[in-house]
Amino acid sequence: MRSSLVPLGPPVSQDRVITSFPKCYTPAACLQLREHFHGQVSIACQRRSTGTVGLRLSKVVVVGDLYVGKTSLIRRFCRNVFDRNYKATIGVDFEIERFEVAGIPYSLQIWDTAGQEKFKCIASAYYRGAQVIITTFDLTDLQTLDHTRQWLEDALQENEPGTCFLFLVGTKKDLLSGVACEQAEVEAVRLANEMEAEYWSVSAKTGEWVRAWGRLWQECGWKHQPQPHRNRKVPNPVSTCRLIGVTARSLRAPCKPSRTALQLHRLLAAQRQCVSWAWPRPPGGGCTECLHGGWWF
Ligand SMILES: Nc1nc2c(ncn2[C@@H]2O[C@H](COP(=O)(O)OP(=O)(O)OP(=O)(O)O)[C@@H](O)[C@H]2O)c(=O)[nH]1
Repeated sequence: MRSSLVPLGPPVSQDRVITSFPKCYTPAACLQLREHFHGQVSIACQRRSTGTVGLRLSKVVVVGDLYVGKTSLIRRFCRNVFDRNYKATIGVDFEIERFEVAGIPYSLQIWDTAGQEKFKCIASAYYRGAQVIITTFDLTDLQTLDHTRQWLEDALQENEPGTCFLFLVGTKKDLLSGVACEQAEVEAVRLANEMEAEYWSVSAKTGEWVRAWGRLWQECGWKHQPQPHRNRKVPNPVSTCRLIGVTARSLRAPCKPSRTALQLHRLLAAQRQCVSWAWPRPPGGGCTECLHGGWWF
């Protein structure tokens, strides 16, 4: 049978081609000790029998207090830049990154949420449908570590239990001496174990660990594609999304959906495809529920 993978867009850059698992930051708080893909995954990739997985994307949500460095981390990972000037995130922002994992094209939708309390209700509307939740804190300000429990709880509330891969990430590693960093990490690793999250210390300024950490994201995201969806037979999800061309807003979004949006929403729900769409729509489309889309390449 022919593969359902459609080559879309230009090939990904070499540093986005993943052939093996990167190492963890510390075995004391690591959720993935394997060095290779699961045998079944490798075989499925070789045979190109992964269904439409290559056309989908996974959703990563980054949460944490204001000023801890969420935006900086994402910018370093996606664009390899660092800006010392602080510009608060208003509500949410996102990036799309393309990868190739074991020969299969794959995209990550990375949602950067605002840490400021006044934007929390907007940002929380985008927690839904995440495969990876990254809870961040500032290694130089351990009060922000205390707040990570609450951030994680809020993000998990919007997702089905056991469906998200969790990370706890300490930022601004460059600002601490080796000893001070180790001290902060002891507490963070303890908390990561309680949360059942994987721990990483990173610096967006120097780029230290950011790349390895980012590589891990997408593998986890890829492995955590919603299972029912992988197996569900959808006649032509890409063309369906293209045909629509109008965005239905998430029912959980703070703004009221328009009539057209609601009609589309019902139509999609009736077709048992997309139940909830994010607002504002990412440039490539994308459903917060099933992550269907086809425009982002
Ligand atoms: N030295 C150092 N500074 C950093 C690092 N990461 C971020 N910063 C600085 O910390 C400040 C806040 O960074 P942001 O990335 O804007 O923080 P944020 O968490 O996105 O903030 P909100 O959008 O308000 O939630 C900025 O001035 C950054 O330059 C880092 O790794 N090292």
